[in-house]
Amino acid sequence: MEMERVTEFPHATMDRRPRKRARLGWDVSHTPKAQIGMLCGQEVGDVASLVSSGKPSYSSSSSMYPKGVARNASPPWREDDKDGHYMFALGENLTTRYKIYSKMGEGTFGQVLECWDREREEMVAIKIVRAIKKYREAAMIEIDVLQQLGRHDKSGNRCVQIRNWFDYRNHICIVFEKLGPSLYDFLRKNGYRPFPIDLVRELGRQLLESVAFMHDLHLIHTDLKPENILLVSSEYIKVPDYKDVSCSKKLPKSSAIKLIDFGSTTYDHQDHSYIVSTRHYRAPEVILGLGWSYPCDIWSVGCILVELCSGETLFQTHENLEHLAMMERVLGPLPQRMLKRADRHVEKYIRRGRLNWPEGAISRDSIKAVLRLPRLQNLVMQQVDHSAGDFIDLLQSLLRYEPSARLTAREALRHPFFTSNRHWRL
Ligand SMILES: Nc1ncnc2c1ncn2[C@@H]1O[C@H](COP(=O)(O)OP(=O)(O)OP(=O)(O)O)[C@@H](O)[C@H]1O
Repeated sequence: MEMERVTEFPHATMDRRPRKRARLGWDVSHTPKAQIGMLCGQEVGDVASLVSSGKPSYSSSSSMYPKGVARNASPPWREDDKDGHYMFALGENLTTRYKIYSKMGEGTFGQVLECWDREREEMVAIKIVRAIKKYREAAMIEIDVLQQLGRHDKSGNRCVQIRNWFDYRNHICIVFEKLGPSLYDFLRKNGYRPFPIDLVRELGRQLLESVAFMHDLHLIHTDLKPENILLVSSEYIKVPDYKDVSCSKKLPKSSAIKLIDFGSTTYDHQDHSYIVSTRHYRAPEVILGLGWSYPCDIWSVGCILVELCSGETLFQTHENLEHLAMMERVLGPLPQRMLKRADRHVEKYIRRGRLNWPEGAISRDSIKAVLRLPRLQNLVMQQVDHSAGDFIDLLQSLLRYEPSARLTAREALRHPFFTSNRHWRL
């Protein structure tokens, strides 16, 4: 098989589809309770101080630096943009230690910049959090979670590693090891071509290992999605695409992945009534307002695995009733027991103990979109030539409606889909 070896995943070739699908719930319905008090003084590396007063905590005047070290000076102070994002230019410094190379990503919380760390002499990814109180507070919770994960993740291969954090011009900055593209970016730049099932198995195994690791620590991620799973390496190879002989497709050279974005991670003893997860990966108990816990992560894993094997988002929707109707189309009817207990905000979606569908649909297009979806078995069979039986069984167990009936991450890792002898090899 002829393979073209390429070293870096091209950041430049962006298409016009959204690069990142925003977690909708965060701005709208819930602000995590800040726990800044417990974090003060817990520093990683050479951290300065945490200032929660809202005042800039880092002096940046270039006149501070003696002659000869001006190249390390910070740029003049600028206003943030209207959303509280830090304004920067490529090639500038971020503190005297880091030099900004490129912008790697953007999310609800802030921007992620690729920077050169002069002290450790390596590239790092720095998340510069928006200078808005609730995001600063959430960032401090993320730092706490990252530090806890780092203490327990001895091999360092489950979750992204935090290297440092500091407060710069009223922006909390979190320094991470630099990783490669997200699984979403990889799929997108590969024309949404599905991954081979043996690679899906390997990615799924690592994903469940990371989730089991978090759950063992009593942490629930709550925002698992392909955007938040990063390949460790940017390297990929090109192989012929047997479905379309005129084209080639990309495959990651290494299947190693890590979880990122612990900005919505919660402890299992916290209040779990608010809306969590990015829409497409949101579990039915979250939509129905029944309260949620570890199983909401497992539901997201089920949706992610389907997406990796088909190349397409399973529940491509922006609306609750349509979302629930899509679930019924793919997975069968929702249990009456769950519908009966639904929160009063979702009562309008339910009539005489069943989903008010298609009567409650907002448009014909919506009804058509639901009808276009295949049953789970058919969806998998269209994509997978071998292992389909085991894969379908695994997915059905991850996507059980009743949260208590869903497999745990550890149970899923013992499923025959993972214990069979097939391995991913390029
Ligand atoms: N360590 C890293 N190495 C490389 N790229 C990264 C790293 N961390 C984050 N990124 C990139 O930056 C993007 C945004 O990061 P992240 O998801 O942590 O931000 P966020 O503001 O919390 O996002 P969200 O809107 O999902 O809450 C990621 O999707 C990824 O593309």
